[in-house]
Amino acid sequence: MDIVIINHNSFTNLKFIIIFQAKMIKNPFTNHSYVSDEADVVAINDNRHASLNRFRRLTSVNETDEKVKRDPALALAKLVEKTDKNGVYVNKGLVMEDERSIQSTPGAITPNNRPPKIAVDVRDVTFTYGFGQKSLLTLKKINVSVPQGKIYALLGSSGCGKTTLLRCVLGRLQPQSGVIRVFGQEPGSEYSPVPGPGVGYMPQELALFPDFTIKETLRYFGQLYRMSSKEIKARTKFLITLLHLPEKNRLVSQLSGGQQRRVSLASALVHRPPLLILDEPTVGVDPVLRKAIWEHLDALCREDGLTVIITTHYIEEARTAETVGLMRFGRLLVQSNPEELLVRHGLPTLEAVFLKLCQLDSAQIPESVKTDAVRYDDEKNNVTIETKKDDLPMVIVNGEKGDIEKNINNNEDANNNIAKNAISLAPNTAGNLLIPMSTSFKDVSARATPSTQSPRMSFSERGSTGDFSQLQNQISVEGQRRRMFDLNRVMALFIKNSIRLKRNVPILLFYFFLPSIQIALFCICIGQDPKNIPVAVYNAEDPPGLSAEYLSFVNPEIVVQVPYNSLEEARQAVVDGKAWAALHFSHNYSASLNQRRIMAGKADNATIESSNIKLYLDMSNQVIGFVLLRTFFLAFQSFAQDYLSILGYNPATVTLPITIEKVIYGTVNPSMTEFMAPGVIILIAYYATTALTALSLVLERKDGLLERSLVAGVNSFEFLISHIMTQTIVLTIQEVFMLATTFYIFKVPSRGPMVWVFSLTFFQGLAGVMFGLFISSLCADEVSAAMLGMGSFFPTIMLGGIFWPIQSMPDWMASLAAFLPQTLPVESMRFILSRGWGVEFFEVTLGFIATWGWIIVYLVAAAFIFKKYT
Ligand SMILES: Nc1ncnc2c1ncn2[C@@H]1O[C@H](COP(=O)(O)OP(=O)(O)OP(=O)(O)O)[C@@H](O)[C@H]1O
Repeated sequence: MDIVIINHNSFTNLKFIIIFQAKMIKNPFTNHSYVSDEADVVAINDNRHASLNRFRRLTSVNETDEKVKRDPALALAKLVEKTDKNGVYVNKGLVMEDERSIQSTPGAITPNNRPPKIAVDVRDVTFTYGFGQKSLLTLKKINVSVPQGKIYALLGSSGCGKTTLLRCVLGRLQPQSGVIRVFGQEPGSEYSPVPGPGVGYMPQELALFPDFTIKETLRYFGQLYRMSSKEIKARTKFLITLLHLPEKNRLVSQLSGGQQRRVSLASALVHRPPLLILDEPTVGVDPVLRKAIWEHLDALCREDGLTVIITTHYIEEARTAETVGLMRFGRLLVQSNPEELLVRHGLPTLEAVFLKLCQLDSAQIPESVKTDAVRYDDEKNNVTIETKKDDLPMVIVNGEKGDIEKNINNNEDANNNIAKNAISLAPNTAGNLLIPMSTSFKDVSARATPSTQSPRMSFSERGSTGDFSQLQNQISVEGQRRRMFDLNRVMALFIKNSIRLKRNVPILLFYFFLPSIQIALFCICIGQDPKNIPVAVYNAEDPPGLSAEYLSFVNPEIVVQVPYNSLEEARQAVVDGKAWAALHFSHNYSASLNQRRIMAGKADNATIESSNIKLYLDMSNQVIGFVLLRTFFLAFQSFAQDYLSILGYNPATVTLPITIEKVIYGTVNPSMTEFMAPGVIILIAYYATTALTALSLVLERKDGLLERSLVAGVNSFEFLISHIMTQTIVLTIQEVFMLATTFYIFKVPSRGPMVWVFSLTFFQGLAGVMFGLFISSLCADEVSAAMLGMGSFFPTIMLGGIFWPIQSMPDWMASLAAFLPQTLPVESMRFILSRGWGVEFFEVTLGFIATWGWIIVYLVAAAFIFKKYT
């Protein structure tokens, strides 16, 4: 257990902290060798005697042992005994004691100057990105206290962890260790207003919908905070005037960069949050506007009690803040009032102070991270800073290089004689730091940069993190408790999604008609017989008799007959790719054919040979090859039947001795379109919605819009529900158009009830929406989402039985394929369309079961991953 004793020095009115380790204490006020930078118990010391007395009073409240009352060491030990591990007893007891007994002491804590409540209290927070070897320790035991109603500016070089810290405060990241309290509650906990109406957040990215107007933007955020339309209107009017925004119906995408940032700020302010977190709000903003923003924040703090945490790269503008905290490499080097920092370090600018502190810190930084030198000259203030890295400076103050230590000491000496025993390192009430002066300059830097420690305030210095119930009542959270599902928020998200869709009419129409266009393309281009296939014909019969008769039966739509003068030429035409086949009739074709008919089984081979039509096929394209074969066979059958009937024979004698009776299902001669249509309908329904859902969500995540909505209190479940709602409407319209195109325009035959066709298609579309949600919860960008979508598309086509029956696959592959989202539904659809079955047939029901199985699997997986990632 460690003890902090705060010593209020009346001479300089500066407040210092001396830190003691309880277990080592013999005489706590005379021996500074007990210094530690850890503290859990707090006592206040105005001067040595007063402090001893107070100690006695404090510890003897219920103390009967006279020995303990007389001996400060025993008293202190008793104090420790009575204190819980957070030092709460002492904190409370001390404040009460102070109020009664130290009012007359200059600089002491009195009811009038009692430390403010701590709105945001960050204690010993450590955060690491990633795991194992790739992990990045980003926050190292950070301690930050933000008093209520004040501005706290968080400064530091790029990548030092500012945004990470803010995201921890917002409850968006969970620290691995340490405690964060915002208005006394852990962010994200059941009763915490953060994330939610307790905070307004302006992220570093713009995080605005470019296709929204200013009015729509503020309405969206207002609705997320459950504000009424009237309130939103009034706030919009007020914020537009306050932040000099353009007319409310202007699109965000048409505003200048500065105007867009002000809209972003307005979005954070719309619900009058008690805490405002601004991540670099002034980047890219002109100096006049920067000043105006700071003045406005200052005014809000004073008038409305707003608490602000702001990060900025413009160090000097942070002078308006009550407290500045300097972060470096994941540690907080110092937090203090800016003016006090300037006085303490005797430097004219905050920038110079921070560069100096960085130099002290850099003594601990390994050479490996240092890069080329740069030079900083502040001629006006006669300060030159040379850096080895942009934030690892050597400072030359007033022309004297390397004179920092002297400068510090002189400054401290001039200010107070206690500085002989202490220089700044541990935080005072405003956050400055003290350690014993006996420590050398090097020791100072060593102490200033403890490997994982940061300046730390005791409870009484931090102020009270106590009762914020009044404030919480002001925040318009119904019932205070965090809700798993809030219909208002879902509706706000749904309206937002709808506006986004509506704003881009061509894209919306494209989405509505995309499946219809695809199915129309399928019906037009796939499954029909090839047409106008050139065939080289060499007819050696002169004059042509039955050969010409036969050729007249060949379907002229399919075959274009091109006459050639020799067999070689005709064959060469095929070899050259000018024809898909060559037909050859012998010079005595008609005579041989008649002879063959008459002789029947007694015809010799020569007769049979010369009565045959010789066909030379190019089978490089099987479909064309088979179509030609079928065409020539059918032509011969028709020709033979015709010829025999002319001769007075029964034409049926030339048909195959198999009679095809009326088919039980389907048609005798079905087209490929009929076979493929069920699969294609299912495939299009599924992937049209997948693409839309996955992309819209991924884009929202990427632009920081999702983060902002989540900070506004939206949870991942509500987010998913709102997208399912929007996509379901789009899906319904898509399905109606697609099925109308399939069955009413292209007349693809359907023998089953349309209700089951529509239901199965709709549910497959829904499964596609869930798959889109699943993809977007997994993928951080459009490229990986597209890759995943494409990656799943091809196995589905190959294994789904869409273009080829699964019965042709090896058994094990067919069993595997049955588990894909489309395989069984495609079969079901085929049964409905070609057999006219309904759900009373188990084979059809199976398709519905598989579809719903996948809907549930994707939804649960998406919700799980989405929650984990968000
Ligand atoms: N999601 C993440 N995964 C892994 N590392 C991250 C992630 N976000 C940030 N980091 C890393 O954590 C460190 C701190 O990042 P952070 O954004 O908090 O810095 P910052 O101080 O806000 O920087 P800047 O001023 O440039 O915005 C950086 O090294 C950064 O690369």
